Amino acid sequence: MGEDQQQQLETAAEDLMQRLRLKATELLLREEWKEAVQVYSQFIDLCKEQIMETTHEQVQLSKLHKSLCLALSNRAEARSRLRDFNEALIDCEEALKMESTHFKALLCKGKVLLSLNRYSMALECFKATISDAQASGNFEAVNGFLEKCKKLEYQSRTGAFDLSDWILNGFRGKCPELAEYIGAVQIRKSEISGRGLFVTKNIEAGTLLFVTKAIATERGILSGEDSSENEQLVMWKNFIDKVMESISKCQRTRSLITTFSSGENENELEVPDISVFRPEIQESSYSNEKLDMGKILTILDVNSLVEDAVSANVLGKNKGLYGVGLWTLASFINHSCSPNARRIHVGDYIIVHASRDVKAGEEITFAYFDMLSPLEKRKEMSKTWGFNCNCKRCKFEERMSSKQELREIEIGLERGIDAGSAVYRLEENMKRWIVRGKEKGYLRASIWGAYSETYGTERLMKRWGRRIPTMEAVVDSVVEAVGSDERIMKGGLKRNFCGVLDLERTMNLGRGLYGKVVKKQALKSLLEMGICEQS
Ligand SMILES: C[S@@+](CC[C@H](N)C(=O)[O-])C[C@H]1O[C@@H](n2cnc3c(N)ncnc32)[C@H](O)[C@@H]1O
Repeated sequence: MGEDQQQQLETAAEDLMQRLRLKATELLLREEWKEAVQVYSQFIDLCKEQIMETTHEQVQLSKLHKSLCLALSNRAEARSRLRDFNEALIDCEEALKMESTHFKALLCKGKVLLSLNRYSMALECFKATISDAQASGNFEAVNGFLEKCKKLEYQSRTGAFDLSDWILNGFRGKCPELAEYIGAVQIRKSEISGRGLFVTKNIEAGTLLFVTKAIATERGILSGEDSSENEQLVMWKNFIDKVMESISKCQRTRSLITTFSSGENENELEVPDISVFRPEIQESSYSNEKLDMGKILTILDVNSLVEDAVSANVLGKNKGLYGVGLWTLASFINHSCSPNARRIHVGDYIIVHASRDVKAGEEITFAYFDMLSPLEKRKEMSKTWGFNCNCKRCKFEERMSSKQELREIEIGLERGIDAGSAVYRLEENMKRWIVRGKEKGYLRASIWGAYSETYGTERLMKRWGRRIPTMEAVVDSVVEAVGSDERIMKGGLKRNFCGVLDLERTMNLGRGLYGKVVKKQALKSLLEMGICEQS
């Protein structure tokens, strides 16, 4: 090819690149991310072709390298806005290989790592950009990221969370930024079924166990009319789409989901190491296990959580808001009718804490369905969940089910007998059967409604009050057996309740309900809100 011809081709390529660059910048400014990715991709291909041409002078080459770096950083930005974090990171890495201190590439990499909750790696990126940021007038923005990153990195290392200000502020403003955190827990084979989550040291009620961000969530306001079943179906479909999108965009998510149970042959499933759930750990190889649509749907059936189910609190939500989601570590928590943990939902995060004191080596469980009900009712509910409950309490109550008197009390309550007499009869029979300790709490929890009605009704207390244990003693034994529950402490702050729980006991119950992430004053305000809602 002649020199002239060569010159013409180069000029044509330069023109095309210039047009693509302008178009891509415009799309980026207009926040049309998908289209921006497309045009930047054309630009990047062309730029790479040009670099491969050997005829360029050094000056020209270095100009092309600069353009390529910038285009890769901008494409990374657009990809990160589309939550295509993996691809965005690849772009940043490529740009940084060419220019290790490229401001835009470092900044974008930091932001992507922050979105992926890899705080310390993100912190490194922001630190590296700070001197450039000062020079380019971006100091405030970068410093903002740096401070946020430091805070989240500290939280994820120490578990030092505090939701109090937000609560005391009436949940105004955006919900607080949370970090992912894994406390003293590990995954092990469970006696209940398959694998479960276990504590590795003694912990007290309210202790934070873990905080994790949802793989996907879907929320909506249900109308509460006949159509709400349809609305839920639409939400479920949207939720499935979001999970599929997460899987397609993130190999790590895909790999983690393959560790979840689909409900079959649970006892043969592998036990994953807790470290694979730490966001900072970068897996060198991801599972290649087949994950077809059928498998994903069964995994979602078994592991998805409804936000405001029993054992859960949703803080700062609008009334009527219905939410479903999938969270990694929570998917390893088995159900128990004497649970020792509860969850709080804040934005896309799930916060799981102990609802009573737990000993090292004990399995962490929460209630999938109402555990303040008799064995037969619980059996029905567990069937609708697709399993026969295998927890300690069910095993104990199964052994007790031969006692005719117990059945008679439950049937009597269904038929509307006097709640006080049911309580009295259970208490007397427990003495005869020599039921002690936690097991007393199990049986009391089974007819908690009758206890609650008795302690809450002046007439019943006049008649039965002196013949049954005090409310404090019963509350303590039920909480020891099944953990904190809103309904157990309902009377605590209510004025018309015959026995008013003392403040210390109420606050302890509150710790089990909301965890230590809520400090005293905020806890008090939450408890008051809870009691008001229920009365
Ligand atoms: C979210 S997973 C819990 C973790 C699961 N065990 C695993 O190995 O991945 C829910 C499944 O665990 C099993 N499961 C949970 N609680 C149970 C219980 N109390 N009794 C029997 N099976 C239970 C059921 O198969 C249920 O579908």
